[in-house]
Amino acid sequence: MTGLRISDLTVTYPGPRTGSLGRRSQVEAVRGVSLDVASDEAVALVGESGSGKSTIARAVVGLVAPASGSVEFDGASLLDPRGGPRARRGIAMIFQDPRSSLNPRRSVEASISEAWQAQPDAAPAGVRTDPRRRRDAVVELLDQVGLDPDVARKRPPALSGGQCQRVSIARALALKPRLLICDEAVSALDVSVQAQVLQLLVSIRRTHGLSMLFITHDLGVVRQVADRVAVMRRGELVESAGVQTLFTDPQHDYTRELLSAAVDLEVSA
Ligand SMILES: Nc1ncnc2c1ncn2[C@@H]1O[C@H](COP(=O)(O)OP(=O)(O)OP(=O)(O)O)[C@@H](O)[C@H]1O
Repeated sequence: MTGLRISDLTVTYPGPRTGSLGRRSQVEAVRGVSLDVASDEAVALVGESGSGKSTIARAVVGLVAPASGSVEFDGASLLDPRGGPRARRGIAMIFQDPRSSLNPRRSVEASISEAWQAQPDAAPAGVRTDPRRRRDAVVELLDQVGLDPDVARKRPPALSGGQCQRVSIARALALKPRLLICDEAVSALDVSVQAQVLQLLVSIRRTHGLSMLFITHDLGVVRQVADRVAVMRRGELVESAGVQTLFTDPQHDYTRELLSAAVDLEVSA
């Protein structure tokens, strides 16, 4: 299939030492999860804190090695030590805190263009050798995320949180991904800025024909961006359905709890 296919994924972390021998226990952060994100599809992964959402993303981008299961992208295994890194080139990820994912001492231009040093396949012609072409290509990406050309010269401390997240999105786009993973990509931003950045992601998805995996605890985000929702609880996937179906006819008790907690929050806000 084209797109992302996660099958029966289990990921464990070393836990605290236990017993008189001080053996390390294992924390099963993700247990037997299967999830597809078809090409062009936007899937939201929701669930309470600690339910394993970010661990799934980390396994997809190779930041943690699963204990078992398989992860394929466009039919190629991402877990294969030889082919995996190459197959993963079609995937980019944006994190929660844009400031900590950008180097504060490097200009925006340097941060974006280093993506092309790491992945020459994604580099537009000439950008690695011709400074003017590099600047033009960076400015073009900044334009796509709604930032002015003069941002290229600035460093992250001179930018707002929303601008930094736009830079992170531009840097992700520089890699010409087919799948963008957004791990709580707006939750660290002010509410008004959250809406603008979400809107940007929705429009980028449309213009670039990307598939997206949105990790979020915010069901409001889900409504805005996703076609389908997968609900995680304590490391397991408990329900997966189209957005409309999930909101109107949730099947699992835990999904109903999540939805009613979100309604309570809206009412008390
Ligand atoms: N590096 C690690 N070492 C040990 N345990 C970890 C590590 N990272 C995560 N965990 C544990 O794995 C489980 C799943 O964590 P994970 O971050 O994937 O959940 P999450 O749903 O993304 O939560 P949050 O929304 O708070 O980020 C949690 O019990 C967490 O404490």
